[in-house]
Amino acid sequence: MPASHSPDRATAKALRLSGVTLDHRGGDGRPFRVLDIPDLTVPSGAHIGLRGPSGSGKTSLLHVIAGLIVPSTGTVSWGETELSALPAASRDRWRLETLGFVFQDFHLIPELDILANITLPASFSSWRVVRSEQERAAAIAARMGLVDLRRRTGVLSRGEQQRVAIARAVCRRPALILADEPTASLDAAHADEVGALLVDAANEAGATLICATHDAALLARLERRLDIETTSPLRELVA
Ligand SMILES: Nc1ncnc2c1ncn2[C@@H]1O[C@H](COP(=O)(O)OP(=O)(O)OP(=O)(O)O)[C@@H](O)[C@H]1O
Repeated sequence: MPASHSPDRATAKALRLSGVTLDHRGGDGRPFRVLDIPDLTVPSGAHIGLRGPSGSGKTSLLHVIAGLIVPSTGTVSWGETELSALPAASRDRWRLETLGFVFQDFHLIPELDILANITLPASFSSWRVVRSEQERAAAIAARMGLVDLRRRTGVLSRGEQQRVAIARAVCRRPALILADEPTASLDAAHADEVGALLVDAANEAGATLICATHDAALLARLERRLDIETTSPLRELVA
């Protein structure tokens, strides 16, 4: 079995998208362009707020960066590594070692408890989750206001599930954190706390953080904002 992954070793690198387009097919089978990003560089360790109306392509962009969707054209690079050219298994490994992703619909396993969901990525790279990973998961859960770690996530409220999803994404101190509407299911007080925690977690790890969000308080915590425009059919990311 592989040695236990040491997330402390991951370091943020520059993220570069070049000539990236993404086309989807509409109901009539005809392609339409969702993303058109001639050139975008996100410096290592930057904190970016990604804004745009519903349907403008925010989720699509995060999934392209994560390598969960292969773009129609163009390249996505992390440092010297061209992610979009890697075979699927290598991209999976890169994700495991480098990325924390807060999915819009959380992607939790409802039958597993809070602790098991938070330590799930650790369980993929080691035959058992070591005590230090469990302690870190418990500490981050406590900071998220999640107290009973033995509760199955299937019975949690949406807000609680969202906090578990965020705890899972930041627990291993990934070098890149992508968060899709990470505060959307939270009340204002929790949103503020969790937004601060997300930014703190990125700072502590020196991680690059990209949040798709409409949350003004969270946007205010992020140093730079990117807008996805929808005024023309060809959508461009404007720095
Ligand atoms: N697999 C797919 N097949 C066809 N169209 C898709 C697919 N995935 C996304 N789309 C379309 O691409 C466009 C962008 O979707 P996306 O989810 O990226 O937007 P978004 O800005 O994240 O929206 P929201 O803020 O509502 O979550 C939408 O018109 C959506 O319907």
